[in-house]
Amino acid sequence: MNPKITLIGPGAMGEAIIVGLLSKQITLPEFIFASGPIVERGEELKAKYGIVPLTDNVQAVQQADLVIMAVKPQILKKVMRGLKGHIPAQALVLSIVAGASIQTLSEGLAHTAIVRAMPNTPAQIGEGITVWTASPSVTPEQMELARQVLTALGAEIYEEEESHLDMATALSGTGPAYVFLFMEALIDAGVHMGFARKTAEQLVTQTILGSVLYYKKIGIHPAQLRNQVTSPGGTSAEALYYLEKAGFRTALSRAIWAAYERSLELGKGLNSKPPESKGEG
Ligand SMILES: NC(=O)C1=CN([C@@H]2O[C@H](COP(=O)(O)OP(=O)(O)OC[C@H]3O[C@@H](n4cnc5c(N)ncnc54)[C@H](O)[C@@H]3O)[C@@H](O)[C@H]2O)C=CC1
Ligand SMILES: O=C(O)[C@@H]1CCC=N1
Repeated sequence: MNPKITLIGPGAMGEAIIVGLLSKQITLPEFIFASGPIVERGEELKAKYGIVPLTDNVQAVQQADLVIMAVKPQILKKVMRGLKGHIPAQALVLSIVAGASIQTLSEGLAHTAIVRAMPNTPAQIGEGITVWTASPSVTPEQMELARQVLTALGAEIYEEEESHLDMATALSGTGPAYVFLFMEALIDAGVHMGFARKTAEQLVTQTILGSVLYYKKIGIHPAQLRNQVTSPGGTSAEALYYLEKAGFRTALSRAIWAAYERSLELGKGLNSKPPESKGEG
């Protein structure tokens, strides 16, 4: 079918989407229109993937079957003002903008067929996970197109409840940040003990990868797998005692709740709330 796909915001996630579309042959490079203000960025994407770079969002959506919104939440209103009423009636809009609700997108663009999705950065190698939902006017064919596009980024989960999108933003959308911070902290701990950084990186990477693959293969609850590692009076029990004492689980849970609240705030357009105004309760 080779749908015409327009990407508004050809940044990190936008590029991941281009890679997914092309690797799964969802359309041809000459049917992908990437629109953003930086000419050099467009030329870079053209050179790498053969797509069509543009700097005029309105021109970019003229022929589109699918318009993917991938700009930062902070400029979404401005971008929508420019596009309002210009998206062809039969096109599907798929937004990955954190916090932006279907209602905001629908009103801002004067368009009814909207998919709201939340992917994550492992999408760049086709190993992401996306949670998505759709407005009532999205047709079965458009649902199928959205599913195809999102499958090109990795796994996908359709949710009826739009409120689950803000939850997914906090857990899986933002999730790689927690994982990489955890990795960094473990590597630094290895270096602190005296390992060469490269060795510490190798030990930590394979420990995390192996643990995840082991869990996926064996399919029992992580608590049971943790118990397997925790010998009576051993090293794991000692380490876990200190993690629990430091509030490891509560810190994670509070952080993810804060990300969830931030997603809700972004959705309400509360973009410039200073960090010190946030409660720690
Ligand atoms: N980075 C992440 O982990 C994830 C990001 N998202 C969402 O994806 C969206 C994009 O995020 P990133 O790719 O990380 O940001 P980014 O900053 O890499 O990309 C944004 C792009 O928009 C372009 N842009 C700026 N003004 C524009 C305009 N007026 N018209 C068209 N394009 C314009 C920028 O030049 C840039 O290329 C955000 O809304 C974010 O919430 C969703 C899931 C994960
Ligand atoms: O930090 C952010 O706002 C984006 C949305 C999900 C992950 N990163």
